[in-house]
Amino acid sequence: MGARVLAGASAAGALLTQASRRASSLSIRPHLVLIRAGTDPASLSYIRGKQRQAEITGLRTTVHALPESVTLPELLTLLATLNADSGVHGILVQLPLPPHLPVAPLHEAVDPRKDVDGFHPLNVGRLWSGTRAVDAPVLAPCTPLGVLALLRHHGIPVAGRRAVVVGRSDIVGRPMAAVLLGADATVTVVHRRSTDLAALTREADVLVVAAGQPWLITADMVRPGATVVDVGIHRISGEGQPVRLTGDVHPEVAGVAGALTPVPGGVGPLTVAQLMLNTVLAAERQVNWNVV
Ligand SMILES: NC(=O)C1=CN([C@@H]2O[C@H](COP(=O)(O)OP(=O)(O)OC[C@H]3O[C@@H](n4cnc5c(N)ncnc54)[C@H](OP(=O)(O)O)[C@@H]3O)[C@@H](O)[C@H]2O)C=CC1
Ligand SMILES: Nc1nc(=O)c2c([nH]1)NC[C@@H]1CN(c3ccc(C(=O)N[C@@H](CCC(=O)O)C(=O)O)cc3)C=[N+]21
Repeated sequence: MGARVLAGASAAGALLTQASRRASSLSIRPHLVLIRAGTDPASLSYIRGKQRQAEITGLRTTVHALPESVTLPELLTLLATLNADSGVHGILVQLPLPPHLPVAPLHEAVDPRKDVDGFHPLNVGRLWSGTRAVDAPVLAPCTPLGVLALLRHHGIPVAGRRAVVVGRSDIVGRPMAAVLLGADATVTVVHRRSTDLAALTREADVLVVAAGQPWLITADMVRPGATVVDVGIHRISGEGQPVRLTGDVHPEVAGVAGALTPVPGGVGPLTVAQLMLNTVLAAERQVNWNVV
């Protein structure tokens, strides 16, 4: 019993200090614009968290809260305005979007220089390109970058080790695989059509779980001593009880794993901190170099 707890707070603090220092050496104050549509309660809470952290870091934020019924042309018009505004350095379209809105055209409509989520195909391509990744920093999705920062902060080696990623979403699983490959891990990506999930996860030295399924990963699915990163977040509300947060990894895994990230207080704070750093990085590129 007793996996090492890989807490996110100190690793996030280190990223935020870096973001803050780099922001203050710019001639402008980096400005992040957050766009949300509809009233998903989790989105509201995440956006509040991002705003709060931005303020502490010395970044400016603006939130565009749009109605559930907003149309694709309306959003594209807003994005075009923000792209053309040199006083805006980062743009984030909060997910999930209302179901009538297609995601890909919106990702493609954000200026790649302002794409702090790393969702634009140009940035996705750069993330997967071995040449680009070493030649220049890339705007890549915040959660995978945050996970790597968390592992580095706690001295967990990745190079040469077997990494297994459960999930292949554009926001976590796929970019996580790219980031781990870039860090010289041997990477396996697992999804719903994979056969024998447990056999695959047991191969992992580093297991990153982003399936969106509460307690999917149980003790029998983890190699003793492995590092387990729990990206999942679920709000559990029992009758008359306060809302509790839990992840994709069953608590019993703490008895088998060598190290485990908590939920909350693990990956989540790194995601927010990395967003601040991505915003500063985007601002630096626009102000100092004006390169795409
Ligand atoms: N901590 C943080 O900062 C963040 C946390 N999250 C959380 O992470 C979780 C994942 O988010 P996201 O990637 O957006 O979720 P998605 O639902 O978009 O993707 C889930 C992925 O997991 C796979 N999957 C689901 N069930 C299984 C299973 N039983 N076996 C194998 N693979 C499975 C799916 O496979 P298939 O492709 O075949 O359907 C899919 O690729 C959520 O709980 C979310 O709230 C998300 C973003 C940031
Ligand atoms: N375009 C876009 N980019 C995103 O990066 C993005 C998104 N959409 N949609 C939703 C997911 C989820 N996400 C999280 C942010 C902060 C915490 C976080 O701070 N979590 C705290 C708990 C906070 C709480 O929920 O109370 C923790 O785990 O300790 C978690 C998850 C970013 N996402």
